[in-house]
Amino acid sequence: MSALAGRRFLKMNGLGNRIVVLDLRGTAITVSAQEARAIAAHPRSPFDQLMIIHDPRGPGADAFIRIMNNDGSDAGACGNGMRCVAWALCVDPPISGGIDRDHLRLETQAGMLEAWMRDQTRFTVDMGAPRFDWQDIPLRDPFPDTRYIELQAGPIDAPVLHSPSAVNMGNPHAVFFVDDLDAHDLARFGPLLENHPIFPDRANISLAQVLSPTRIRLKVWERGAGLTQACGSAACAALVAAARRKFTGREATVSLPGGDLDIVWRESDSHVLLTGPVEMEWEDRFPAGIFAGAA
Ligand SMILES: N[C@H](CCC[C@H](N)C(=O)O)C(=O)O
Repeated sequence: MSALAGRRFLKMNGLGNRIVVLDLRGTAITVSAQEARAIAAHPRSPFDQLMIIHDPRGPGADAFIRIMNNDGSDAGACGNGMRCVAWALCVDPPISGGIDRDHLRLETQAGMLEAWMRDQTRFTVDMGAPRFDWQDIPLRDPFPDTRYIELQAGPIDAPVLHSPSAVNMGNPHAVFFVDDLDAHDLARFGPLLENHPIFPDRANISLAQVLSPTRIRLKVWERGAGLTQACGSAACAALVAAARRKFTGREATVSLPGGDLDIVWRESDSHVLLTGPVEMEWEDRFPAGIFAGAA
């Protein structure tokens, strides 16, 4: 019997990016890849990312947050999921303990993040500083300037889909800049590029159309989750990549299929701040049956 059977979870979303929040503080329970896939497959708990709240591992943190994709893989960053975790820790009585919070320090495998409540459904997450060295993305081959890496989407799209920018936001991103977002079938070449050998850890694949110096349209094929309605870390990567190519300034609204995120790439410390909404949909408990057969 899985230790997760009967555990309470929250079904949330960040601009339609499907999130399940699970509080495992005070326990030694860990979630296996198979259990994560079983949760994602169940109609009451479908997710793009599972956000697991664990006891803090170091001083000064409110919690350690583990991020899992619905293929069972771990991720180092999830902007939409972090906003949902912040809502749970600030607002959801069983998780917040009824303490009214508006500022959190959250550890992830990629480092310490901070989050602030703007209002009951809107949060800001400091996603930390982007990294650009080819070894930090990571890339298999050395590229001195990761604003342009030699990669094309495939024989059909090659004439316009090539030379993306690579950015690490705690997780790996490749951002292709295009003139017309709707002219490309991301569902077709997204999985090919996600798993391209140039990305030893795979990558999140984005198409970005710059509408103005302060507005970007974005579609994302997420590593370990596929096409999603929104991807917070990709929105951060797209703004940073656009600013590095001088397409935009250091602040923009990023419009995803699920809605808009406000992104600021702060000059003082190079941190990227992501602000957007969260939605709490329902809570439930995991039925024991969904873990039958999951290790
Ligand atoms: N699929 C991503 C993690 C979730 C990113 C996205 N949902 C976000 O809001 O940042 C990865 O494996 O790096």
